[in-house]
Amino acid sequence: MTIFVHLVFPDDVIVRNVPEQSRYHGEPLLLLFIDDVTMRRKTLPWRYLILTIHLFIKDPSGILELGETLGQGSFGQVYKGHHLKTLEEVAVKVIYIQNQDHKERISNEIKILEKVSRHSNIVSFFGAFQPPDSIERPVWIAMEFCGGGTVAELLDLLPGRSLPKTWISYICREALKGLTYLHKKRIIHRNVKPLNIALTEDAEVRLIDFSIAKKLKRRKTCKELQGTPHFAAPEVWTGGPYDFKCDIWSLGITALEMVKRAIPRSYLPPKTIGIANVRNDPPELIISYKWTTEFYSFVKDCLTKNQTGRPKAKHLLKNHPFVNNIQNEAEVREEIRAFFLRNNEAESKNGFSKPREEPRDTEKKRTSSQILKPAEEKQSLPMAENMDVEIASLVAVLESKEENEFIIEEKLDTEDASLLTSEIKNISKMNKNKDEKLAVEAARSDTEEASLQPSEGEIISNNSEDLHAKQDVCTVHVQELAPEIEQDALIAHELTPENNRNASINKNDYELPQVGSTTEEEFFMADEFSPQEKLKPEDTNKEEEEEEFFMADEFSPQEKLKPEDTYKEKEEENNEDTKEDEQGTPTNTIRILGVTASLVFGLYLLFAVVIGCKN
Ligand SMILES: Nc1ncnc2c1ncn2[C@@H]1O[C@H](COP(=O)(O)OP(=O)(O)OP(=O)(O)O)[C@@H](O)[C@H]1O
Repeated sequence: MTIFVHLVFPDDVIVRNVPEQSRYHGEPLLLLFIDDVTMRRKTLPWRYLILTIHLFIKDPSGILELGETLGQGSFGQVYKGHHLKTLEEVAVKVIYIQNQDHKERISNEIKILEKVSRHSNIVSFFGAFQPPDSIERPVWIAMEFCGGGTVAELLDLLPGRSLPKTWISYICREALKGLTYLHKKRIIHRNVKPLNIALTEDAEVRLIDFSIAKKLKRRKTCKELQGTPHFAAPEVWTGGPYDFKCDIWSLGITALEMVKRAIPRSYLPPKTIGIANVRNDPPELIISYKWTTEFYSFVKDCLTKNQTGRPKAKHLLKNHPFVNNIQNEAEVREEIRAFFLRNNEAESKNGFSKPREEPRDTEKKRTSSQILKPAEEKQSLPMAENMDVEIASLVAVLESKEENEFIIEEKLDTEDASLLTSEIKNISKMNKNKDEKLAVEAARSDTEEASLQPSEGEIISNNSEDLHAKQDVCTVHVQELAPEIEQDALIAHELTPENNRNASINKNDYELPQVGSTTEEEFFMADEFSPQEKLKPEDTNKEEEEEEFFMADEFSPQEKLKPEDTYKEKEEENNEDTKEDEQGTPTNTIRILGVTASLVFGLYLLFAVVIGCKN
């Protein structure tokens, strides 16, 4: 651990271009730099530094003030806040630790954020406060505030339409940059989805939420069932081994959601989606439009079922035309920025932006009803008095863009349908039984049991083997029943896209299909990595060197050493060591003899001179 102590006077920390009221005023500060995490971005202003230092050494409640809720996580809430002294806006995740496992998960999140957050496509981390009695008091994680909200929120702001193609390719490309960096550092995000891709007010894209991210050791893979059901890759469902490529699958689903405005196969309940994704063809979009060729191939590549054939983030970034050749990036960013600006103005005019929970609730209802009754929803748009004219006009402009005028259909194949039907039957039976239970109580238990028996042609088990065996008797006419199924499923599960977005995989809830699973050994066999991609021992050494390089960078960007330099330096040091080793004791002995001889000779001369003078 490196500790520097600096005495900083207020004038030192005033940054140019910062409004007067945001400037730091006050007494000199004794700053304590501990493992200088603030140096992660070269452009990082001093005020961030002060904020970070504060967070590291004090209880944040007197340093940061929390405001509106930005979002709800599984174990805590994310608030918009500001640093009391600098007025810097921040996002603060406040989490109450539930148990030891949870504590480790949070520590893992902080550790990973610390390590990767200086990349421009990953949310900046300012610091965390972990009280010693963390069961009683919450952990605070302070991050950069992403004022544009998440991609999920962006979709909700554009009712009835997909995002423009240029926006999608820009967002995908930026997310891929973040993923490439993470993967290079051997970290899997494991929860890529629209809710975890955020935008700053300046339309910069940031990956957020590293709560289930995992750092893989060299040549190690993952087996844990982790993620959001509808976004999890087939290899995650089969219990692995899986690696970084599961993030690419999730990005493919995210890209589809950006076009469809609904999660692919969202009609399938989380319990069933795993089976569907493992057994069926990957979800796809049946659309016919000119720009879709590139998009279609991008999604197809991301959603390659076999992880072996699925491209890595860096390869997509480099080679795929959907993301590697964005011509008018400045324009795209300007469009998004302008959209945020108009939206903020509209929000402040209508006064419905704060607190945020309420509109999000409305959005939730709106989104689910959109799926249930698209026709009615269309009539009720645009959101009556709440919808600002300006947003409405922008939406109109976007809608009128030719490239957005395509028809979207969801393909519901027979197997999906059979899974869904069986699931719905299960649920409705369970619901029926529950009602009966309430009404007639225990005396009716026999009847209930009887009603659970399958009638002819019905499938009641969601066990994958059973389903497979019995799917022939399923008499669902896919196209006819699809909307009905969807509606039933939504009602039965209260399954809204919002729920699917927020859901997380709980291992105990699922029967895992073991179809197509690979052994760890097989995973590393030739197929997994194409010959050029195979991890050579030198590569892994290089990766470790790079990691050392990044660590060094975290301490001081000015003293940045290139990996080759580090390597050279190490080599030189080694060479010197070896030389000494080779020469060993004889060299030292000769040196000592030489010094002794010179001393004796010197003394002799001195003696001779003194004697000479006397005589
Ligand atoms: N830096 C940020 N800026 C703005 N909003 C944010 C930021 N971080 C999080 N949010 C909002 O808070 C929500 C929840 O955050 P996050 O996903 O990090 O919490 P979580 O507890 O890890 O959630 P999960 O249940 O997915 O594990 C996000 O979806 C987003 O709406």
